[in-house]
Amino acid sequence: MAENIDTAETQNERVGRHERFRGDYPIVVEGLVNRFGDQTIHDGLDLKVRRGEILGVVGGSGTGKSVLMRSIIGLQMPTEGSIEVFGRSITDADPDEALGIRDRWGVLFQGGALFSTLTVGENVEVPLKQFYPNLSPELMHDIARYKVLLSGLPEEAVNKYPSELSGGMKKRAGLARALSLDPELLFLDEPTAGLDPIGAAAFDQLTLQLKKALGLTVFLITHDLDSLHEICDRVAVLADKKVIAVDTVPNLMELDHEWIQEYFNGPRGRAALTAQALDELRQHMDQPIAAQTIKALDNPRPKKDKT
Ligand SMILES: Nc1ncnc2c1ncn2[C@@H]1O[C@H](COP(=O)(O)OP(=O)(O)OP(=O)(O)O)[C@@H](O)[C@H]1O
Repeated sequence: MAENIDTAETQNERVGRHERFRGDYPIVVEGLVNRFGDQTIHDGLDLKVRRGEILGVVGGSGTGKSVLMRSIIGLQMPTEGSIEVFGRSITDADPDEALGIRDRWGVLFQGGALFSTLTVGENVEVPLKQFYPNLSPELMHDIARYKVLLSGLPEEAVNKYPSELSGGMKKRAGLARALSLDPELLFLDEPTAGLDPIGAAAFDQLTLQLKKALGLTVFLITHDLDSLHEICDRVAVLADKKVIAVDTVPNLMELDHEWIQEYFNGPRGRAALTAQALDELRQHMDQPIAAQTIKALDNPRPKKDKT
C-alpha cells in the first residue's frame, strides 16, 4: 500500500520536472566531436544558446548542422564532448533521466516527418500518447485541435492526411506536433525550405509570434537569408568543423571570413538585407524619411578600417 501514497517528495519531483528552465543557457555544447568512420564532422565544437532567443544555425551543405541538432536532442551519441540541456547532461544521462528532459522540447524535422497513415490530429497526439498515456482521448483531441489552430491551420486540417496537404500546410502540421507538449525549446530544421516566398515569410512570422507568445527558445537551422535577417536574434556559423562565430547578422557581416562574406555579403545576402530594411522603413512610412537613408540601402556598407 505504501508505494501508492503520493508523498510530498514524489509531488515535489513532479513539480520540479515541469518547472520551466530559468538559467541563461538552456543548451550548452562543449568540445563536441562527431566522427563517422574516418570522416570528422565536428571537432571541438562549442555553442551556448541563450534562453528566449531565436538562434539561427547556418553553414555550408554537409557542415553538420543536422548532426549537431541530433546530438543535442540525444538522437546521435557524440564521439566526444559534453552537451547540457536545461542544465542536465544529455551525453551522460541514463535513459530515464533523458526522458525527463525530452518532453520539454519539440522538433520539426526536415520535410515534416509526419506519419503518412495518421491524420494531422493523430500525428499531434503521438507525443501526447507517449508522454501522457493517461490523458483521456477527449482531452488529447482537444489539445491536438488547439495545437493545429495555433500553427495557423484551419480546423478541418485536423482530420486530413499528410498527402492531402500542401507543402506549407505539412510544415505547419509538423509544427503543431512539435508544440504538442508545450515545449520550452523548439528545434526547426530548415522549416522554410521548399516554400514559396510568401509561405516562407508567413512561417517566419508564425515562428516569431510563437516565440514571443510562448516564451520559446528556438534552434533554427536554415539556409534562408530572409529568415536570418527577419527573425533571428543571433546566428551561429558552422565552418571548419566548429562554430566559428555566434552574433547578430550585422556583426557577422563585419567579420573577415571568406564563407561569411560570401554568404551574407553576396548578391542574395544583400538582397535579403535590402528587403528587410525596406520592410522596416515601410512600417515607419508616416514619419519623414531622409532620401539619403533609402539611397544608402542600395549601397554596400563601408567596411570598418581594421588597422
Ligand atoms: N548517421 C550517419 N552516418 C554517417 N555519416 C553521416 C551520418 N549522419 C550524417 N552523416 C554525414 O555527416 C555530414 C553532415 O551531415 P548533416 O546532415 O549534419 O549536414 P548539414 O550541415 O545539415 O547539411 P545540409 O545543409 O545539406 O542539410 C554529411 O557528410 C553526412 O553524410
